[in-house]
Amino acid sequence: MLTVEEALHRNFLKVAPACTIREGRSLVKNPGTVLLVMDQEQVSGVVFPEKLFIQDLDPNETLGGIISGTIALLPREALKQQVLSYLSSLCSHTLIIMGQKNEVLGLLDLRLLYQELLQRLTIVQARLNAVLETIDDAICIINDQDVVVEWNQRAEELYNIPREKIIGHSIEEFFTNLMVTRIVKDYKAVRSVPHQPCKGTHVLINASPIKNGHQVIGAVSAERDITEIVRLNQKLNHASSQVQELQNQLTRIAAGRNPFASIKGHNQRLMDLINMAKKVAGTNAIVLIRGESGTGKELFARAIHEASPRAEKPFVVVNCAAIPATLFESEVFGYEAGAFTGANKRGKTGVFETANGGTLFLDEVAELPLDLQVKLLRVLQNQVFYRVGGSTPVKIDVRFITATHRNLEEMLQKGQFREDLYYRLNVVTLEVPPLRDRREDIPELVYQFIQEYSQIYDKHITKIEPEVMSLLLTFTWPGNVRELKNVIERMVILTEGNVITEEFIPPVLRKQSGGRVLSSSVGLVSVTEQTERELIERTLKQTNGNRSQTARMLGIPRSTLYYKMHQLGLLPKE
Ligand SMILES: Nc1ncnc2c1ncn2[C@@H]1O[C@H](COP(=O)(O)OP(=O)(O)OP(=O)(O)O)[C@@H](O)[C@H]1O
Repeated sequence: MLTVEEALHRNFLKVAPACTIREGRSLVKNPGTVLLVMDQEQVSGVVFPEKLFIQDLDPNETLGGIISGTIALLPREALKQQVLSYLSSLCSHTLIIMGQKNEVLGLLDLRLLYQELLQRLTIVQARLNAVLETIDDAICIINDQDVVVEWNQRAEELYNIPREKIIGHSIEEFFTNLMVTRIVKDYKAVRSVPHQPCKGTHVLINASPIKNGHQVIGAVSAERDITEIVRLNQKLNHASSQVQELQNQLTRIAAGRNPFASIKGHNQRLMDLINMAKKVAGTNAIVLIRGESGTGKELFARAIHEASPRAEKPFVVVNCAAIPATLFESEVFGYEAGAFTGANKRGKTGVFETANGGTLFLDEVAELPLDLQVKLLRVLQNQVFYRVGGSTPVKIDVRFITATHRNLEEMLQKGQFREDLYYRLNVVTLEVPPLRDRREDIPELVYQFIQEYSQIYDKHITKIEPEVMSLLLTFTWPGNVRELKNVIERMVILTEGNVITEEFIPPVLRKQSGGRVLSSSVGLVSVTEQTERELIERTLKQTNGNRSQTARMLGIPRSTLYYKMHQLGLLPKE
């Protein structure tokens, strides 16, 4: 607030009472100068410049006629005080502030004071306007009667209400459900409150009461338009649910695809096996899958499950060799609450129950100890079991697929595998051939794995040097398809260009080949072409040239067979 000192008017000149109007006029060089008439060091009155320049005055007259004598003297202590406290006395006086030695320090005059206050008010208003128009928020200020006193441009834009229309009106004429009016009543500021002042507009509000001392004289609200954010968020939600729907559709489509398509290769034994697996998939028969490690036994088990009516239900894998015998029962059968020391207090669901309704794949089933073999047999026969520590039978509906790389017959003879379980498991047996017995599948598998890993490692590999392919074809593959897959992964990682070259052949393959590499310059595409040609020719031979049957056996539509035969030049010339 303005103090006396700040408002003090110091532009004055002392003149004697004998000073004439002409002399006075010549002394006043600018319109702010006030003449102070002094009679022997006593202030007898003041002359304001506008009075001095009234036209009809006689210039030879003294200042006495236009003097304003209603003055009062104030001690200098008044300087620090608020000027408003002197406002009432100013109505009739010009206050002259006297110094310690009775010298005049300046004067306070109502007229001059109003000018000063007005100027200051204009500056404050200008600053306020600048702030209001600089801020990105919509600002609304109301008084304690809810009448709008400030409304900035952002508010005009946000609500499409011009200032002239709203200022001076009650805000409730324009909005209902208002936050800012509540502030006036509640006296409490709010921060970042989401609000919907009208349909289709979303804002975040900061609002505070305006206080004059303890009295609330209005409220100010700053509203940040978040309509766009809300709209984008709604769009995002919509898009997410669309993505979800598409994902569901994809899953449904994927469910409709051939689950056996992931098993690559066209070796006749493999094809027969796939046909058999397809037939057995629709039943609940126990399947025993035999074959060396890494030949694709789990791949078959999964495909059978996916092609079965249980496809939507869980496919649970238990590696019997990986679970210690002591934990096997609790893992597989689960246990009741408090069944044994150290057990989870709430009990545990075993894999039999987890797989309920679906398929349980017991890998490495021959590794089960004899006592557990008996228990498994019982479950296989009755589909009923008891949890560890439990006395209530638990009924399940599980399809069992088992697998082993062991020679079960030899184990039978040695008494390591129970005969009754052997016959129970041996209902449908699929014998997956090792990779060395189906070398013709190697190019197709190589091509498949290159594609898979190129995608994973973001490479663009399109070729494999024939020397590398010939090594892959001649290697004995003790680890079967898994080993081949690992070798390809390694080569894809190491290859920088788009051709897998000799330098990336793993040492183990080099060793076996004794450094021998074949040479011919064909790319992967031609190797695949050659394999396709051989396959189609061989199958046509088997079916005595029956193309429909050939297409069926190869698992491709007739049109694709024609197309491929045409491309490979296998169609007889017309
Ligand atoms: N015919 C095939 N086509 C494509 N990938 C295959 C094929 N056979 C095996 N694979 C791949 O080789 C790897 C090993 O296969 P899988 O785990 O099914 O073998 P397994 O016989 O069950 O092995 P183990 O006896 O060691 O459990 C997997 O990554 C699998 O996807």
